[in-house]
Amino acid sequence: MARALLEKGVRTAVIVTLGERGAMIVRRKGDDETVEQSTTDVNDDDDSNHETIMISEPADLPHQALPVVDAVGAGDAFCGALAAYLSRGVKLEQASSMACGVASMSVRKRGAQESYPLAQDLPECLQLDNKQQSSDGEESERRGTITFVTGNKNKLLEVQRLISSDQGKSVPFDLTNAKLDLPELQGSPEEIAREKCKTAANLLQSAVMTEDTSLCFHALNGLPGAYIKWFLDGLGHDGLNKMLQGFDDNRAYAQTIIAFSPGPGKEVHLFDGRTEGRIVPPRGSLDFGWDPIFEPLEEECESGDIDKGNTYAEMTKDDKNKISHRSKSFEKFRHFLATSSGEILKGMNA
Ligand SMILES: O=c1nc[nH]c2c1ncn2[C@H]1C[C@H](O)[C@@H](COP(=O)(O)OP(=O)(O)OP(=O)(O)O)O1
Ligand SMILES: [Mg+2]
Repeated sequence: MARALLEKGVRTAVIVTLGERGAMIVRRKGDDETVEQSTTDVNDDDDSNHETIMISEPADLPHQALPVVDAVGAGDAFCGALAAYLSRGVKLEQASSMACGVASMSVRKRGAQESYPLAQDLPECLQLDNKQQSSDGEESERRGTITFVTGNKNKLLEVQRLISSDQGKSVPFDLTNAKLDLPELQGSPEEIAREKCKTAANLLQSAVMTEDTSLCFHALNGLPGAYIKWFLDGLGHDGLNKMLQGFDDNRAYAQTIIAFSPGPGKEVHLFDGRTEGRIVPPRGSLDFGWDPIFEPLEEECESGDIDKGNTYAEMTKDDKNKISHRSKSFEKFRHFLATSSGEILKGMNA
């Protein structure tokens, strides 16, 4: 089961809790951190790709002498404590062992929340000392979190798919999502993207990514552009087609501008991606915006090695991602994160 989850694309490791026997970490070989704990036992001969590490609570946990009275809430105690230790820079094996210790304390009191120890009640072996945090918090080990602020679930789904197909090119950042529909000023797509990103960073007081997508008709000098949302809502697919009647050019390009800011008041970085196509009568699934009326040009399809002549809405999600405006801008953003991660992490913490 743990291995199946790893094969499905879990990034770091799968942890299985085993009640009084502690927990088990399963991960791909080669993804290891230094194992320093006497509480761990690595077994890497179960198959060639994975290793299993058995974790137990710290041997000097004073509560081991007390009777177990109630297991309610132990799993939540483990997960909460694990998240807290990891977020403070403790390595996975040690954080898991300490989380087993917190869960072990919780089963020695009745109830769920009431059974969780307060920070001041933790015995020494479950407390963080400063030495441990600073030695584990070196630049090469650090990760940052970026919040993708969007009110559009389809954008989020496509970006999540791009990230999960990105294995091997991973960057030291995790993406979370906040569903906010932010105000969008009038102006060029770049100005709109920049201002929206600044607003998001100020609102959330954190590192954020936003994205703005435009659909630009060549015959109309780039309009509706950034205002496509309002045109689509007001006119529908047929109305957008009718706008081009009387012109002999039905070409259009889709453009995504990703905007990234490491925090409130910090510089905004822009990454754009474009895909050229034609506006056609609607064909395919009606799931996402103007996908049914946008047919990418033959050259675009050739460059992604996918079938020609389909609208975005007739393609699989993976094929769309091979050539889409969104994937092109995301690729530039990913490259920026990979090449400037040290500087960005410093900026995020400054
Ligand atoms: O790949 C796409 N395929 C088809 N339609 C798309 C695509 N990407 C955005 N769209 C639609 C959504 C909205 O009608 C407009 C862009 O407006 P845009 O402001 O960027 O999106 P939004 O307001 O829905 O979400 P957000 O909260 O991120 O601003 O084009
Ligand atoms: Mg919007």
